[in-house]
Formats: sequence, structure tokens, C-alpha cells
Amino acid sequence: MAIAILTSGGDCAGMNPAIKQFVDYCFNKKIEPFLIYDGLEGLIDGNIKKASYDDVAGIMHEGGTKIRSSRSKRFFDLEYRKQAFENLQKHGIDKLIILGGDGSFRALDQFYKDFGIKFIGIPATIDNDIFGTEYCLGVDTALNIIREATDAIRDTSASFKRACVIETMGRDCGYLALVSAITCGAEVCMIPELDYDLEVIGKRLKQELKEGRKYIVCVVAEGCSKNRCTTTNELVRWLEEDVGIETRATILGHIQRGGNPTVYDRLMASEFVTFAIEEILKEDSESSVIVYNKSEFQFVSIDYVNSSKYEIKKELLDLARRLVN
Ligand SMILES: Nc1ncnc2c1ncn2[C@@H]1O[C@H](COP(=O)(O)OP(=O)(O)OP(=O)(O)O)[C@@H](O)[C@H]1O
Ligand SMILES: O=P(O)(O)OC[C@H]1O[C@](O)(CO)[C@@H](O)[C@@H]1O
Repeated sequence: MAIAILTSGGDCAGMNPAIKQFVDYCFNKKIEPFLIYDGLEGLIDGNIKKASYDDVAGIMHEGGTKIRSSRSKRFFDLEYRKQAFENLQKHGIDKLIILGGDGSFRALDQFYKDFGIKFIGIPATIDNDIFGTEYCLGVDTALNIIREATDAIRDTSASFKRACVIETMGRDCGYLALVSAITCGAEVCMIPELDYDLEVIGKRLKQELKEGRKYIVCVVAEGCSKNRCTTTNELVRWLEEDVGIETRATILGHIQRGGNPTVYDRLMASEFVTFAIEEILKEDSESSVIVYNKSEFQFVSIDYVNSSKYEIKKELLDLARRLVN
């Protein structure tokens, strides 16, 4: 029996520990593990290799993905998916484990419908934006990187009595910005999920500055720029001209996607992969996504994952409401 693993979409910390556990666990179960390099692009190009212990030795602590990732235009095309299927056939692979976001799951769902290749999707994206799961691999590491950066930026802002605007990733989802704002003690948090009123926030900040505030930390989700009118540059202008404080902006960018996986992401990687392998080995297993809710792993259908948009839970949003008023 042969199973292959691939990583797709944005990489994240935790992918390497997952790949290592995949290989180790398969060997332990006397299953042949294969590695598909370069995500869906590699699947199309036949960049597939039987795994050895050497391929995964010493990768537990490394960020990113050793087998690399891709976003593939070609995979939307049946002709290339057929080529991908033929590549798998050459190696006798009929089961796939994919680490990625919901786009990657949709890709393999289409592939399953075309050629019957079963798969299990493991949520792995720093955005934490997949419907049906409270946690996606890589989020804890990304949050810790944002925390470290924000703590450092606060040091220099406080030294100059400045404001700082820190833009986080997350696509349309404000999860990274929200949790970072709460846990880094930000004064302002702007995310697509929460209405905010610059006039009201401005009044509060001016009063606080009058009372001796030495710095302002403003965390903003990249999704705000896309979905609303307030871009990071506009926030800088507003802080300088309306609130009256010298301001610097930092767009954290891809630094949030790299870095050594935290203990939590290493452990989650191991658990996600182990349960996924156990599930896909079952005779009656259907293609599905492994999700993590209330400290438990479960399997849900792709249709379920695609049925709705991920929403940040209200209790968490409530913790940040004072930062938007
Ligand atoms: N309906 C589809 N049919 C075929 N391929 C698809 C489909 N949807 C997505 N894909 C493929 O899946 C790839 C990964 O999707 P996407 O770029 O949205 O990232 P993702 O898996 O959602 O991860 P992230 O959240 O990190 O961006 C796409 O580049 C594309 O090749
Ligand atoms: O690395 P790329 O292709 O520029 O994609 C960036 C996007 O990927 C993510 O890092 C993960 O989905 C988003 O937060 C971000 O908007």
C-alpha cells in the first residue's frame, strides 16, 4: 500500500513536523510513504519520490516545508489533473494526505471526483480561516512571531513617544490581528469582522495622550485594506494628522509564515497526521478533512467545510470591542 503527502497553498510552520511524522508513522505501519514535491505543480510534473528516513531527518524544528508548496493555475485544467493522476498510477499511489487551506481541499475534491483518489485534508494555514475547525496548523507559530515583532516595535515606539501601525497577514480573516492585539496589549485593533469608528477611537486616544500615554500600538489586519476604506497608510495619516502623534508603520509580511514551529504546532502536526493516516487506511474511509474542535479531532466532509465561511467566535471578538471604540 502506498500513500503520498503534499503541501499546498501558503506554507506554514508545522508542515515539516507533519511530513516527518507521516514518514515515520507509515514505516512503522509497513506502508510505503511517498513525498510529492512542489505541491500541485509537482503532482502534475511527476515530482514524486519514495520517502526515506534521510529525507525527513532533522527537519522537526524547521519552518516552511521541505517538500515545498505551490499555487497552481494548471490544476484547474482537467488535462493536467489527468497527467497528475497518471503520475500517481506509476507509483501505485491511491491515497493522499494534503496540508493546506480550503483551496487545496477543493482542488483534491475535484481530483477525487475525476479519478477516485481518496484524500484527507489537514488544515494548515496561518490565516485560521477554514470553516469547521477551530485550529489550523501554523497559527500558533505565526502568532508568536507577531508577538515577538510587536513587543520589539513597542520598545522603540515608547522610546520616541510614537504610534506604530502593525499590519498582519490573514487574507480576509482578522484572526491573527485580533489575537495579536489582545495578547500584545494593543490600543487599537482593526479587523474586517469588527466595525470601528475612527472618530470615537481618535477621541479616546487624544484623551489618553493628554493623560500621559507614551505610545500607541495599532494592529491592523491586511483584510481591512481589501474590504474597507482604511488602509495601513491611511491609518498612519490619521494618527499623525487627526490624533496628533508621530507614527511609523510595519507591514510584517512573510516573516509571519516562517520560523521554527512552536511546541504546540509540532504536537498538533503529529496528531493531525497520525489520525489522518489511521482514517485513510479504513476500508470505508471517504475523502474528508480532519478538524480540531473543543480539544477533539473529528473528520468532516469537504462539502461541510465548503458550506460556510469561517467566523471568529463571538467571545473572542468581544474581548477586542473596547479596542475599536
Ligand atoms: N476548484 C478547484 N479546482 C482545481 N484546483 C483548485 C481549485 N481550487 C483551488 N485549487 C488549487 O488549489 C491551490 C491552493 O489553493 P489556494 O491558493 O486557495 O491556497 P489554500 O490551500 O487555500 O492555502 P492558503 O490559505 O494558505 O492560501 C490553488 O493554487 C489551485 O491550484
Ligand atoms: O505568499 P503569497 O502567495 O504572497 O500569499 C500571501 C497570502 O498567503 C497567506 O500568507 C496564507 O494564506 C495570506 O495570509 C496572505 O494573504
